[in-house]
Amino acid sequence: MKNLHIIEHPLIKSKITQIRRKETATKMFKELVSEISSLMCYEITRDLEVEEIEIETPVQKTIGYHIKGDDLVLVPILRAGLGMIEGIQNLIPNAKTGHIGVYRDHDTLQPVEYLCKLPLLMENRNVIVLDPMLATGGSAVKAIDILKEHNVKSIRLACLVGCPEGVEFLHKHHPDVAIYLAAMDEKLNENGYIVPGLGDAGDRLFGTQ
Ligand SMILES: O=P(O)(O)OC[C@H]1O[C@H](OP(=O)(O)OP(=O)(O)O)[C@H](O)[C@@H]1O
Ligand SMILES: O=c1cc[nH]c(=O)[nH]1
Ligand SMILES: [Mg+2]
Repeated sequence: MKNLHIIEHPLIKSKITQIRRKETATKMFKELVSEISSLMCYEITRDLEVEEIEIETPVQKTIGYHIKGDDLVLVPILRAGLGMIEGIQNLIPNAKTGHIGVYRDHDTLQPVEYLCKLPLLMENRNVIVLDPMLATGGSAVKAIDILKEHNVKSIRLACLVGCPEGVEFLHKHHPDVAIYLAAMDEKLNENGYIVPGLGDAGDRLFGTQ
């Protein structure tokens, strides 16, 4: 499917398996989410622009490369997206961070926005939206709607676990947004949870259940 990247790697597969396990507790869950995000970052940033710079090695001058990381804005969808920030920021320390708070209403499954705090200048930025779960896709579509109002240059969406329903909904509303997943699961259940999934990512990250 166009604009869908399922990142296949043995390290990602085994770490996703560990976060799926119901006995994986908060500390380990958090560390694994961060590690998977770092591994995904390699693929998500594959076509990032670099600038040539002249440097000097101990031997001679040469041309090196510099990531224009300050063009990049990471936007975690609160709460659970926060778990993906550290792993990516460790690799791109000069990326900026904006926050969008959206929760999914338990009964209607509709996204509810409660916070939006973005860097002052968003125009022409390349944005990576972070959220471990792409379920109905409602939360991601809402966050991307908000970002598009700011005339950003490009948007990528990185999620750990997705499902066909969420991918389809996202593609329908934002066909220009590339989706990166570490795993594509089977479906949504009657409560809107991804099957087999990993449960409620926010609760598992923050120990709130
Ligand atoms: O694709 P959707 O059907 O919109 O579901 C996915 C959303 O649900 C979860 O957030 P939740 O509403 O549980 O908020 P939380 O992160 O604060 O726990 C998850 O982190 C996504 O943001
Ligand atoms: O399976 C799901 C679906 C939505 N949100 C989650 O955290 N998990
Ligand atoms: Mg939650």
